[in-house]
Amino acid sequence: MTHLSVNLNKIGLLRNSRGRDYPNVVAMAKRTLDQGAFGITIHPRPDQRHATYKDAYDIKTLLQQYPGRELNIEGFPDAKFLEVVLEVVPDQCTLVPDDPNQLTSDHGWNVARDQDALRPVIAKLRDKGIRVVLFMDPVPENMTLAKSVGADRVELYTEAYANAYHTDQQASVNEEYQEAALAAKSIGLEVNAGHDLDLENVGLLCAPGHITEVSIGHALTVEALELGWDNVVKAYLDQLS
Ligand SMILES: CC(=O)[C@@H](O)[C@H](O)COP(=O)(O)O
Ligand SMILES: NCC(=O)COP(=O)(O)O
Repeated sequence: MTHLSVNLNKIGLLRNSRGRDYPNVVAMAKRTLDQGAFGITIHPRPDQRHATYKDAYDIKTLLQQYPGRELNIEGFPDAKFLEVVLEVVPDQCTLVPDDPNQLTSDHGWNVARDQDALRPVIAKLRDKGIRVVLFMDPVPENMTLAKSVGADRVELYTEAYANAYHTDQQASVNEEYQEAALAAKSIGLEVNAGHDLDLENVGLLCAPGHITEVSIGHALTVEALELGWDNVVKAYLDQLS
């Protein structure tokens, strides 16, 4: 079974759009956990356009009521991000090589180029007991480098998988992701996955059983507009069971 971590960035975006605490991110996190989700993910970007650094502290406090469930904080390891993560101490931190001005995450790490910067950051996070994940393109040959800089897991960047899903490349692209996952697992890395996953495409990716956790936010939020939040969370859990 693959764990579901629900990304609440878009709840934060809706909240920030009116300058009031409505919808309340913590209340939505509670609702999500009460439906059985394994965890909550947020990606506080430097401009805090959606998830804020305060959300990280608040959700960590909430999770104390949910033993066994997890907080995953995603982001680029700049000084403020690391300060917050090292104070909040989430269960997991997913490092993402995003520029502050990017619309969204759109590539994995170039570990060969960035290894000297990544290694001490990963060590500092792991010293606090935080599981460290590197956001990676699905390239089997790059998994050894992720391991070499100290990562516990990789998160496969799944936009290419999602884009191929309704095309005749679906099977071949899925095979590439499964091969990347197996390459990671073969050297002791667990495998997460995320970005543009949705209720339709998540099942095929996770069916072989190589994916430990998916983090899903954008599509889940859109699907909830039609189906309702509780129903969508339960529908993902059904897909992943
Ligand atoms: C790393 C990744 O693919 C997503 O977790 C990311 O959080 C999406 O960010 P936005 O919600 O800002 O598009
Ligand atoms: N790491 C992926 C994530 O947290 C959510 O990505 P998306 O579902 O919003 O594309």
